[in-house]
Amino acid sequence: MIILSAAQTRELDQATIDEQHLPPAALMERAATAFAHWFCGRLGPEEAGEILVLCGPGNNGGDGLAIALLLHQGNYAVRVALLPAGKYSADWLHARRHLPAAVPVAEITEGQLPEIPPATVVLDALFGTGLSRPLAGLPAALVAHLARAGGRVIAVDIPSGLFADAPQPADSAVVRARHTVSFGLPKLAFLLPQNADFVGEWHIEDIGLSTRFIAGAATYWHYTDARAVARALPARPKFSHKGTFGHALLLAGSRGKMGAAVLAAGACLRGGVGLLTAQIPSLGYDIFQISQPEAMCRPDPQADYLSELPDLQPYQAVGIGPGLGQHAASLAVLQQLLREAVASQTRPEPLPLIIDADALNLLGQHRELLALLPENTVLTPHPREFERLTEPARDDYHRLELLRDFAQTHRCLVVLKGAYTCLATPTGDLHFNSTGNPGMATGGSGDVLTGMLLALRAHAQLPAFEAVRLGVYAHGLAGDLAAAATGQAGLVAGDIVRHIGPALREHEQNVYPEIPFWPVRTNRSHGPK
Ligand SMILES: NC(=O)C1=CN([C@@H]2O[C@H](COP(=O)(O)OP(=O)(O)OC[C@H]3O[C@@H](n4cnc5c(N)ncnc54)[C@H](OP(=O)(O)O)[C@@H]3O)[C@@H](O)[C@H]2O)[C@@H](O)CC1
Ligand SMILES: Nc1ncnc2c1ncn2[C@@H]1O[C@H](COP(=O)(O)OP(=O)(O)O)[C@@H](O)[C@H]1O
Ligand SMILES: [K+]
Repeated sequence: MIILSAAQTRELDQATIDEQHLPPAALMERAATAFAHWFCGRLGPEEAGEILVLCGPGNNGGDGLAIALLLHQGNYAVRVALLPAGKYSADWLHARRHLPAAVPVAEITEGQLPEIPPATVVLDALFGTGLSRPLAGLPAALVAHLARAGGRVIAVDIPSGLFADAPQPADSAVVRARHTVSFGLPKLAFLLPQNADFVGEWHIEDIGLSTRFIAGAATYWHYTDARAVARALPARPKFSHKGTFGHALLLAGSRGKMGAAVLAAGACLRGGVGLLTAQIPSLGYDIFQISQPEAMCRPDPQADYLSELPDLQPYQAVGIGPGLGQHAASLAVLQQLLREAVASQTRPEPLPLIIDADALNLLGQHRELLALLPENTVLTPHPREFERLTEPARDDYHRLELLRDFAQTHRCLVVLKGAYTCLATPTGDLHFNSTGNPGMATGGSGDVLTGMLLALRAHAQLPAFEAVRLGVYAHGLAGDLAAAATGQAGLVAGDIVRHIGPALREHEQNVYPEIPFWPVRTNRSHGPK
């Protein structure tokens, strides 16, 4: 899926109307029908009680009026409050004409804000993607009134006052919705933590927008859903052997943080790697060998931290960072790794690297090393680690700019972790992930991701971007499967590891395409007599 700007959304609207030869207001009616379908499926007339629809002067308000009509026809008790304006959109006027007199309509004024008893269901159809400036005056007073009233707010398309694709001033008025029901494609604003209190849970309803326009639209915002990674994992050929799926090297662990190495190793094994060797501080040798018998282990000469880089020749990918610590000797290991991973006569492509956790912090302290990053190196920072590599971000939108710029400048793949983990590519694309849940906000979840990415980068048949996009998606999916089994509160990182297999299985290619074994007879006369 892609994400469009507010301006592109308007173009998409128009392209759909032109391409499908739609009569006036047809798209608005589709949007209203989709919204009503979503709403009525969740809340019956009894449970809903009296519904207040707040309508602005544009097509968002038109949606609100058309929704009011549908809910009235469905026996819901609906009343409408209109925000007065100098001009109304054509679709608004159409919907207003069709609203029966039986639906009470009041005009909002400063002195007469609508009455909103607590727990009233309020549909916010004041402003949508046509918002041209922050709310002020009467609309802002109405939003404040709504917040005080404590209604159950559901936003139509987008909470009013929120820009679809850009930040609004810190103290500007924005509706706080429990649910946002949007049309066609997700909006960038939905994916950013700073907007969580406005957007609530969001839902996308299909309204048959032009697929041709969407396919050709120029945007660098993408949303990784199940379709984007369907069949992304190549089937394992019948005569494959452990060498076929790569030999990965994990550099991880320090005193007190051996668990990070154990989790990353477990995730790498479950991620389908052929062979895994872990170089760990020698104090962790027994712990590691006992907990990960499938992996090989090279104890470092140092007991408490890593101090030595093994010969890289046998390996197809290297992961460094989980539980590493920031000892000077480990910094030297990282430096040597970056120097040796570059393409050479014996290795035409740079060695795939995954850099995480303390290895990122070391890079942040020695930014001169960024110039050594081999092309397509994968960095997996959480927001604080990312800012140590760049600069503090003013807000979530600025952080995305920094992220995009960083990935392009250093020609690497940056996985900015969070609720909608964002993968930035050297081409300047940003791919937001759709899987995962707050149960994964628990120590060690990131180490699991590093292990999975290590396995997928060691896989010879997966190009760098596809491997990382699949890894991020499947990591979230494994977290979702784990949460379904244990609940979110009880979820620990090891549960994610245990669900990697089922998560990847959903995206494995079929070994044999699904075709019948024998020709299907279409002409009965050729069949047996
Ligand atoms: N593509 C789709 O998926 C579909 C989209 N549809 C729906 O259309 C919606 C977009 O409609 P829209 O373009 O008419 O804009 P909308 O947000 O209603 O408001 C514009 C009006 O508000 C005004 N205004 C703006 N800011 C203001 C402010 N701060 N304070 C005061 N006034 C302000 C602005 O005035 P102006 O900026 O000209 O001064 C103008 O009059 C979209 O969100 C969805 O619900 C569906 O019907 C069909 C499928
Ligand atoms: N609220 C959330 N929703 C979805 N995924 C989450 C959420 N919180 C954390 N995660 C995921 O869990 C992982 C946490 O990584 P990280 O912060 O590095 O943890 P740790 O350092 O403890 O291993 C990331 O992949 C992140 O995307
Ligand atoms: K709205």
